Amino acid sequence: MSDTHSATPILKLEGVFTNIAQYHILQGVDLSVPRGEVTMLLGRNGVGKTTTLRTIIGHWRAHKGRVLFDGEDITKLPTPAIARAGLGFVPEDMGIFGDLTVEENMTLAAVSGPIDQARLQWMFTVFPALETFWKKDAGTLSGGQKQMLSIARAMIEERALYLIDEPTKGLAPAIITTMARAIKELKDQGASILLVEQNFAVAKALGDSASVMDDGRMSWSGQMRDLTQNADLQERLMGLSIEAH
Ligand SMILES: Nc1ncnc2c1ncn2[C@@H]1O[C@H](COP(=O)(O)OP(=O)(O)OP(=O)(O)O)[C@@H](O)[C@H]1O
Repeated sequence: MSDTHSATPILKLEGVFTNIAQYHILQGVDLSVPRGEVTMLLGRNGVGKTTTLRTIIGHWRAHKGRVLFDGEDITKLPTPAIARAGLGFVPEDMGIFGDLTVEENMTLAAVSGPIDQARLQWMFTVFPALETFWKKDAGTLSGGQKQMLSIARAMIEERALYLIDEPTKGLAPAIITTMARAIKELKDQGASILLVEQNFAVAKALGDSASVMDDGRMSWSGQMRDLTQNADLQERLMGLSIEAH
């Protein structure tokens, strides 16, 4: 890998505009996700974080601007092609099948073939509950276990970049710790991660860099530590919506 390659961000958004119905939701989003890092996507409720992730993965279409993955323009690719190119997505609503077992949910998530058993064993060390409830219907799991399954489905095949939308939302502290550890392990394996997270303690623990959105565009980008060390900046950028632990 050349120095030039490693310096290229794994993901770049250039002036992305996305409309939902008649609403102009993204209004010129610029975003750079460095390779091998956890990049936090932060901001108040309703500023466009989920829409940004959904535009990257192709659920919504940018009508202006470009999405570059590993230097390739993926703006107009269909979602399955974007996933095959190396992007994993964990939606906020989890996207699991309640009337299928944990095993069936995982099997369906491994789109390129049978589940890699070594990777599955690793997954069980990260999320032991999945092994315990392997034969149970996903619909009977607790909220935290469902969230673990949702992340495990995205992680079961190796991807260069994972987009993860509010994985700790509504979860108990012990499960939040498990989630944070899983994301850290993904990064340690060399993946890049773009993470939407409202829990500031988690953002602080995991984030290398951060981009803050306001009203459909980026209002600040920089190192996470520069944000954590500056309470005035946090207040100005994110106001009271952030849970400042
Ligand atoms: N399907 C939709 N139809 C109409 N408006 C939508 C739809 N999805 C999102 N929006 C609107 O787009 C704006 C941005 O929503 P988005 O979910 O991207 O924000 P967010 O920053 O992720 O917020 P949150 O933190 O609350 O999840 C909001 O005003 C929202 O109401």
